[in-house]
Amino acid sequence: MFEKSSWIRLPRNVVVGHGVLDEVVPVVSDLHLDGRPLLVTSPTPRTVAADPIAADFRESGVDPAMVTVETASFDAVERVIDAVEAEDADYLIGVGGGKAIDIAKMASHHCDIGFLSVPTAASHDGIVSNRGSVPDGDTRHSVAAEPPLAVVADTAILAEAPWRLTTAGCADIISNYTAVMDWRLAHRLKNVEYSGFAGALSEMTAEILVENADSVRPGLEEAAWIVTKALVSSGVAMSIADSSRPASGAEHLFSHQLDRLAPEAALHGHQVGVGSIMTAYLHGGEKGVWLDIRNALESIDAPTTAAELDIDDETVIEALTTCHEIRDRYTILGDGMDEGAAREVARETGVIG
Ligand SMILES: NC(=O)C1=CN([C@@H]2O[C@H](COP(=O)(O)OP(=O)(O)OC[C@H]3O[C@@H](n4cnc5c(N)ncnc54)[C@H](O)[C@@H]3O)[C@@H](O)[C@H]2O)C=CC1
Ligand SMILES: O=C(CO)COP(=O)(O)O
Ligand SMILES: [Zn+2]
Repeated sequence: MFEKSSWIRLPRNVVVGHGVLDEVVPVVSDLHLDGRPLLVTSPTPRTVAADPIAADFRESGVDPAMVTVETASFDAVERVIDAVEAEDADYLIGVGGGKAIDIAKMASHHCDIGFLSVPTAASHDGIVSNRGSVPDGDTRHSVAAEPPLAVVADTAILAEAPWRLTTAGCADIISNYTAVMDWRLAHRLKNVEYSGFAGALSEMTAEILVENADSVRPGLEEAAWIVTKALVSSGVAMSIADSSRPASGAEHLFSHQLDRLAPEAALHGHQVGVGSIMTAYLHGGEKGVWLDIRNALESIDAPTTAAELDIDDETVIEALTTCHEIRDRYTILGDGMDEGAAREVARETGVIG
């Protein structure tokens, strides 16, 4: 008897384009959301987007509340949950980079209230996903979270953000290639549930981005448009899978370990990009996929070496040999890399000197 069932939860409105920040209030009205919003943001995104959104709400007769967060942590999620209660908020709007949006979506899941996603940087593919990513001691959780009811992505703001944030978003997408390789491997070896639709969407998203790499150039608002579309598409793949598997494999474990060993050294997207070069090599160096990934990263000015990440070679080796312990997710790293083998892959791919 067939007994499978699943919920795929996706945003109802995805509004992307020049100047659409002005449309947050109309989007809220279109969703029939009533009451008081709580804006969850961080310092720069507050000035760039959250303050103007709050002014638009006040003009429409709604008094919004605001909370500023700095890090992706369970403490920050708790602070937002407390603010929902204290401010009597009815729904949340995450305004900022990946961390502010993750915190807002996890708090909204806990409080069982709606959430809107307003990215101010095209730096990560958590804009739409129904997952939150939180470091916790030696480990890193991929937490179930509320997918946004709507996304409002203003390409004028995204194009004005520092260019490195956009190249980080591109690298987060390019890393989908190895994330899907790991997912299929885990399916074949460990019978991990695999979704062909989510896997294909994730890979196709990376392919379309790479095909359009010539238009991903600083100063071009079209670049923000192309990258944001890809980030949304990748997030949809995660929501279809109800897992971050389509977009997070061993390259993400490597990045999460770097976050512990060299905090704040480099952006999430840049770290996963470098990780992806090495894990593609492990998946079958002779086929040269790792070179395609490295060339794709180079073509959009994303880092391809430890030095460009501003992380020393020994930290890269430590991360490679220990990151399989970060979480229970089977990948090409299996039960861990030998140190000599780690040095070889890092040297062969040019990641370390
Ligand atoms: N839940 C999910 O599915 C996913 C979650 N993530 C998570 O997202 C985080 C990475 O996201 P990032 O955006 O790279 O980090 P982030 O949120 O720390 O943002 C990076 C920096 O850019 C600043 N920024 C944002 N917009 C700006 C603007 N317009 N102008 C100037 N500065 C601006 C932020 O204030 C911050 O200082 C990680 O914690 C990662 O685990 C990443 C991918 C998927
Ligand atoms: O960053 C992600 C996808 O790009 C997802 O993060 P996790 O590795 O925490 O699931
Ligand atoms: Zn990522």
